[in-house]
Amino acid sequence: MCVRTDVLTLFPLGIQDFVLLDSITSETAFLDNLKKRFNENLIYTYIGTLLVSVNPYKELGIYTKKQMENYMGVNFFELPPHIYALADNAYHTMLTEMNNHFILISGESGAGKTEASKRILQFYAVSCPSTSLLDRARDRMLVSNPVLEAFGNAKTLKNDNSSRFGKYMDIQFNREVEDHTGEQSLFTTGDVAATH
Ligand SMILES: Nc1ncnc2c1ncn2[C@@H]1O[C@H](COP(=O)(O)OP(=O)(O)OP(=O)(O)O)[C@@H](O)[C@H]1O
Repeated sequence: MCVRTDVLTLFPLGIQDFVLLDSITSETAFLDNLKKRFNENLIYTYIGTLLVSVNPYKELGIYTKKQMENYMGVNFFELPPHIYALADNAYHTMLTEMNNHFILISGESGAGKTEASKRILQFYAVSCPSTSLLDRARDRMLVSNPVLEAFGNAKTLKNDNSSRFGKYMDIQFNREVEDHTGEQSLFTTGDVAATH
């Protein structure tokens, strides 16, 4: 199939945005592209402004402070796909449109949802304006994770540290564009008793 050949031959690192695939309905082309990028340790791929992430189950050195700085205030499509680009885009769109924005993270157990939410929080902790009061609020949100995990996580067949609850995180910014307060709500998943 020509799409598959194109991806494999013309783009050695795969295509970084699925909308550029000739056949966007071809599952084979989709998976081939993901696999090709994954083999090059490129775990992120866009579908327009959506971000597809594949769990590498290893440290790739892609969450450094330098990487954060690279993505701060940069046009969404200017740099290779990254969770930091998504976080930065949501933040700056909120500033320009002056309305609320959601980042919805979904995937099967062990896909990397919790890790992704932590990376987004860390990005905001570094990229947003800072005062000692705000730093304290941010630190609390970041360090609350192990506490929540201690009570709400369990080992399952798919994930050694599986969250047995859903998480709703609300980060509010004031008019001076400092992150003002943070709030987390938890809701249980249906199979909360299915521990291993
Ligand atoms: N981006 C990443 N880089 C490196 N390792 C990762 C990454 N994302 C996830 N992992 C690894 O995979 C494990 C499972 O990820 P995580 O707990 O985030 O999955 P989850 O989707 O939240 O699962 P569940 O729904 O079961 O809670 C993590 O403990 C971590 O070791």
